[in-house]
Amino acid sequence: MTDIDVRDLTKEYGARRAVDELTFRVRPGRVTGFLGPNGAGKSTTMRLLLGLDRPTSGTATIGGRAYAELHEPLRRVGALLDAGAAHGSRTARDHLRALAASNRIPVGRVDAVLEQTGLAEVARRRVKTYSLGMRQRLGIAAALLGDPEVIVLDEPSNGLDPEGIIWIRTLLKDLAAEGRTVLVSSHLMNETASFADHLVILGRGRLLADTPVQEFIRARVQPEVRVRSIDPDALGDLLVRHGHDATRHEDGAWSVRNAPAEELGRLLAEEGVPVLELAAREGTLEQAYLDLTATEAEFTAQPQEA
Ligand SMILES: Nc1ncnc2c1ncn2[C@@H]1O[C@H](COP(=O)(O)OP(=O)(O)OP(=O)(O)O)[C@@H](O)[C@H]1O
Repeated sequence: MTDIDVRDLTKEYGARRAVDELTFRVRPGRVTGFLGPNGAGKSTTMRLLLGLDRPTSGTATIGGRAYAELHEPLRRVGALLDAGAAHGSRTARDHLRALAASNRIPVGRVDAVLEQTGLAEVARRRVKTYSLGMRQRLGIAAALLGDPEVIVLDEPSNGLDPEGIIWIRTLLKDLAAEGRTVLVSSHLMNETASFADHLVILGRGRLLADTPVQEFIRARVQPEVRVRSIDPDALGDLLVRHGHDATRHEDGAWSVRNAPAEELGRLLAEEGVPVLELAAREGTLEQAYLDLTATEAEFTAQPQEA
C-alpha cells in the first residue's frame, strides 16, 4: 500500500509560482480526482511527482521516496501525462514490447494490457494511424504495463468516445478496488463525480480542498425535492402554509429546500393533493465546484499569461 505524499511543494517559473506551498496525501484504495481551473498547477504537480521537473522547494514522494530513487519505477508507478508520447512509426505492440524490455517487465504483460485497454485487435497497426482516443488508450496501456501500485493520469478521458469514457470509469474504480493509489486530473465535473471517491482541488497552485466527494457536495449544495401537482397554485399555498422554503419553476413544479422527500410525500397525502412527481435531487459536483469558485479568491482575477 503506497501513498503519494506532497509536502510544502513549491515550483516557480521565473516570477510565476505554478505550485505554491502545496501539501496533500493521496491514499490507496480509492480514486482521487485532481481538479482546478486551467493553469492551477495540476500538470506541474504531476510532473514534479514523476521527477520530470525539479521543485523550487518541498517534496513529492511515492511510498516515501522521490520518483528518481525508486527501483524499477515503471513497476511502482504508471503515468499518463502526454498521450502523444509513443513513436508514430511503431506498432502499439512493438512500442509496449520495447517499454517492457527496457524496464524488465515480463513480455506477457504486453498482451494483458492490450486486452485490458481494448487495443488487442489494432495492436499491429502503426501508432500514427491511431485516433486520439486510441492513442489515449495506448498511453493508459503503457501506464498499466508494469502492474504498478500507483497510477497517475492527466486528463485520461481526453479524446475518448462515450464508450471509452464508460470504460475508463470502470477501469479506474477497479484499479482502486484492487488497492492501488489512483490520482486522476480532469476538467470535467460530471466525469470526475462518476469515478472519484476523493478530491484534491487546486487554485493558482494552492490547495483549496482535500475532501471526500460526497462531503464536498453536501457541505456546499443543499439537496432539494422537486414536486409537481395538477394544481401548482394550491401546492404552493400548501407549502407556504407549512413553512417550507420553496421556489416555483416555469413548468409549475416546485423545488423545496431543507425537507426530506418522505416528509413532503406524507404531507401531500394527508392534505389529499394529487402528486404527479416527487423527486429528491442531490447536489452535483458541478454545483459544489461552482460554489467553491465563487467564494475563493484563487479562482478570480487570474493573472494574464506573461
Ligand atoms: N515549463 C514552464 N515554464 C513556464 N511556466 C510554466 C511551465 N509549466 C507550467 N507553467 C505555468 O505554471 C502554471 C501552472 O500550469 P499547469 O500546466 O501545471 O496547470 P494545470 O492545472 O495543469 O492546467 P491545465 O488544466 O490547463 O492543464 C501556469 O501558469 C503555466 O503557465
